[in-house]
Amino acid sequence: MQTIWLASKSPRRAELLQGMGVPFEVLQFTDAAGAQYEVDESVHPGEPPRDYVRRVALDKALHALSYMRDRQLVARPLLSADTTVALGDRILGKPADAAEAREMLGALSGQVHEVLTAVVVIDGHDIRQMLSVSRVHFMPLSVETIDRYIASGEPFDKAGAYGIQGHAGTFVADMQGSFTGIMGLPVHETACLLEHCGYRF
Ligand SMILES: Cc1cn([C@H]2C[C@H](O)[C@@H](COP(=O)(O)OP(=O)(O)OP(=O)(O)O)O2)c(=O)[nH]c1=O
Repeated sequence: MQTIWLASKSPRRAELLQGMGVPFEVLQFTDAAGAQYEVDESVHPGEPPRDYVRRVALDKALHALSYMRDRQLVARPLLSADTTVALGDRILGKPADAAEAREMLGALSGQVHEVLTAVVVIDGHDIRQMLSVSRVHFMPLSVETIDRYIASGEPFDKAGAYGIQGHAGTFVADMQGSFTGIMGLPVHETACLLEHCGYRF
């Protein structure tokens, strides 16, 4: 199998791709190169969550592609993704600090939300995208539970201030959709996209 570029610094995405048996190399286009390759992750006024997550995933892929070409790196299929939590029309990204994490977890407490992960694969001139949508129902969370969870440090690099694969799995009363999508890389959709590049699963 041909090695692909994984345009993501997320350790969960690398882990999930490894589990699929896809050989990959991480393309660190954001840290290394400065403003030229920076992705606009701000939410545009009135932008619906599904449009937002698709735009950001595509932007990551296009910036990574420019980086790959500018640095004359070996041309390979390239994969990027973006995950966001949507509570109604409200988009919850990564919390900047404990106060924001507390506010987000308080808003998710006892409610149903959606976790959206868009995946993009670019192979030569071919650009394909899929969107994974999951519904997650949180049990009501007490202030003490939220504070203990924040003190664990787990919320900080994660959309919606939680990781279903960690302690926050205990908050999930019910869920429909893709567990791996919630973690950041829906493996079924990813396999469908990579099959167009000749991979077989
Ligand atoms: C909801 C949820 C999110 N997450 C993570 C997945 C993503 O890594 C992160 C959302 O941030 P993203 O902006 O999608 O990704 P990232 O910044 O970590 O990595 P990159 O842009 O380089 O690809 O939240 C979990 O790990 N578990 C969960 O249950």
